[in-house]
Amino acid sequence: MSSDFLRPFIGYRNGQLMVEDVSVNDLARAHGTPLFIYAKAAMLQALATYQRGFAGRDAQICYAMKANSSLAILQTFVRAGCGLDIVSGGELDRALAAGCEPHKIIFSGVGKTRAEMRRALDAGIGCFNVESRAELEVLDEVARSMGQRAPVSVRVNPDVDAKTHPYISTGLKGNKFGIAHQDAVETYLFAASCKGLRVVGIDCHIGSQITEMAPYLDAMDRVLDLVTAIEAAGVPIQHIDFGGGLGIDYQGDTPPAADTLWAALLAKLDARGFGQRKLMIEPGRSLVGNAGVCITEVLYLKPGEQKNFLIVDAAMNDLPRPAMYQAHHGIVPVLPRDGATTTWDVVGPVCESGDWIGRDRELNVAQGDLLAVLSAGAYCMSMASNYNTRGRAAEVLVDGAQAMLIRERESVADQLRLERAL
Ligand SMILES: Cc1ncc(COP(=O)(O)O)c(C=O)c1O
Ligand SMILES: N[C@@H](CCCC[NH3+])C(=O)O
Repeated sequence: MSSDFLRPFIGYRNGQLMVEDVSVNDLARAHGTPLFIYAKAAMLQALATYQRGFAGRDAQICYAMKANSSLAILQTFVRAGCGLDIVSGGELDRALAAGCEPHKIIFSGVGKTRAEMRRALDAGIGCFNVESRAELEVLDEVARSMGQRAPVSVRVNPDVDAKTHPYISTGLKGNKFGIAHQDAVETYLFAASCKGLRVVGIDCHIGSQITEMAPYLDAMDRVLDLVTAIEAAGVPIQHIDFGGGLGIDYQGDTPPAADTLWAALLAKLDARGFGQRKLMIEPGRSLVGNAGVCITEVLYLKPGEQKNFLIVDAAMNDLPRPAMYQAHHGIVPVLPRDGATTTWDVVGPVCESGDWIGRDRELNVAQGDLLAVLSAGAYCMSMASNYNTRGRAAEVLVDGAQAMLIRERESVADQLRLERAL
């Protein structure tokens, strides 16, 4: 039996695309398209690379659930020992529904509401990553009104260039995230003076889809400088949360492996005397991105003078990354055909010129064929919308030879349920 891997646990065997030991063609015929399929083993392997990197250290991996917040995906990581990084009250409820222990939940984001703070304090979450002085003031007030002290980290903005797409770069001065480097000590002194707050850590996240080590190493230096300064000012810092951001291979990208990256970062921590400090990280994409594919059916071939279009049944509402960031996702046939290829733009049925999934792709396909959009595990389903009253896709989790439907296809009735006709 020959196998040809495109991504870990996703590849061709005997002329057809398989996710682990399950035929993609069979799943698409059983559940319809568009269909997201995830390889559980690929997620656990990605997690194991981090776990290996932290062996023997006091470290907590909090999966950034914004990358893919489907319940079964969360359960997979929670059962493997992860905490969760959340950014809304909705994500808090999902995290709890997935069985995450509250103390392993950290709450990030620039715009937490009072109601969300109350709910998170009630649940007993591990840490609030606070992003502004105004937010510290409100959290202090909310916690005091509940007779509590909220555990806080301040997210600092190290002003390093993560060298990624401007929309997903977060650690520069011009970004809305975090507190400016030069304001950090003063902000910590303020937090430490608040009766409703308990300073527990420091937090930093410089961006997403980072494929180089240098920005991380620079950011670590900047954060450690701050820890030194904040502690010299009299505020102890128990943990360092270094965020997420590690990239994946979309199109021949070569990010460092998580354990290689952390070997370098831990060497820096050790060299600077912070090796014993508790660590937290918030990886999202690197845990799920390459564990998922989106299967779509070719509806029509539309050859043209300037462009040939392949119109498929998945669209920007299912796979928003190309439209939003000109992102590249690999596109491969589920049952490859022999013969010559043609250059196609793969586009969806939505009424927008921006509704494209891949441009200038070499494919040999016919109407009714199935295509797999690769690297679709992160920031696809979790960013899906109902534009054009399209129901969100179904999702299947594969574990070895077993496949489980983890989300039913959304119906129009589901969409209309909250609306009131005149
Ligand atoms: C605060 C925070 N933590 C973690 C993440 C996860 O990032 P990634 O999916 O790139 O690992 C993000 C998203 O960029 C974020 O904003
Ligand atoms: N949604 C982005 C990543 C955003 C990261 C969230 N802080 C993407 O698809 O690449």
